[in-house]
Amino acid sequence: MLGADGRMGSTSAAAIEATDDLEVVARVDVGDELSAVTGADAEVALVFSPPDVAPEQAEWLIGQGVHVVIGTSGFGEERVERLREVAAQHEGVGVLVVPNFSIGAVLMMRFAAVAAPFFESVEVIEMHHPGKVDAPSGTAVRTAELIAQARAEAGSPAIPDATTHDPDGARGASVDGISVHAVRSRGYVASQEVLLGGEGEILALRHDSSTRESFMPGVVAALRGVADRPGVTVGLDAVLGLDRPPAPGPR
Ligand SMILES: NC(=O)C1=CN([C@@H]2O[C@H](COP(=O)(O)OP(=O)(O)OC[C@H]3O[C@@H](n4cnc5c(N)ncnc54)[C@H](OP(=O)(O)O)[C@@H]3O)[C@@H](O)[C@H]2O)C=CC1
Ligand SMILES: O=C(O)C1=N[C@H](C(=O)O)C[C@H](O)C1
Repeated sequence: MLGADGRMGSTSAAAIEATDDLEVVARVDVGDELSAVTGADAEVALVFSPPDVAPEQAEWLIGQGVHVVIGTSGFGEERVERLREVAAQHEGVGVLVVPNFSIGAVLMMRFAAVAAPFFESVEVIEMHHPGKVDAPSGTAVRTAELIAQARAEAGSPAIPDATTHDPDGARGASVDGISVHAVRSRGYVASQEVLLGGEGEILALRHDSSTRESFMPGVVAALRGVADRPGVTVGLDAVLGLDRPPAPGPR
């Protein structure tokens, strides 16, 4: 466990200890040696250390043959590509990069990508607790990447926007051409809304995590599944079976 004393580290440790098949064998926080992980013969490292240190730590662990589940935000396409290069040199090591462990958030991202080509306009608004150090959130970045990819594959036209004067960045960050807005306020844990606009209609896809327990089923599933997936996998979809066609349901 990296970032063991933090908000996600401590909540995850409790969830892991509550299972019958997983146990925390090493806890690494600021100032601790990473070699505690290999010293304890950990099979999997769960990374919740801050975004400025997590990439280097993850690469070192892959090099040691440890499977890695990365929960830390900020692993965009460039960092993931670097992980792929490192993992390619260490056959059999599984790396899961999970922008959001909550099942609802995973589905919200998927629904947003499905809906995006059907609307002229799409924007992402994320809301988080004021203790979060990075903006926009990793979930928002991943959502924007998936939306942009879906629109590119569908041949969607550019999103209409007449703005020519925005000296203070009020239109938000542009991630792959999708506007992303970040709110930091007491009262939130992690929320996101994807607004999709067409002529005379708005579809709002909203997800709220009100406690960190919402991430725990995903954390446990990722820890159980990572060793079966050599190489780098982004997102929890494959672990949850969302990459398979749906089973027939009630009609
Ligand atoms: N994928 C997901 O579903 C989720 C991802 N996250 C992401 O997880 C990350 C952590 O979030 P959160 O737990 O809220 O953050 P916290 O700040 O609460 O926890 C991070 C912990 O890491 C410690 N730390 C600092 N440097 C190191 C180091 N070199 N090695 C190991 N640990 C170190 C910090 O210590 P100190 O405070 O003393 O610096 C702190 O205890 C963020 O990137 C966040 O976005 C969060 C929630 C869900
Ligand atoms: O810092 C957080 O709290 C969260 N970080 C992740 C992110 O950046 O998307 C996941 C979730 O939104 C909570």
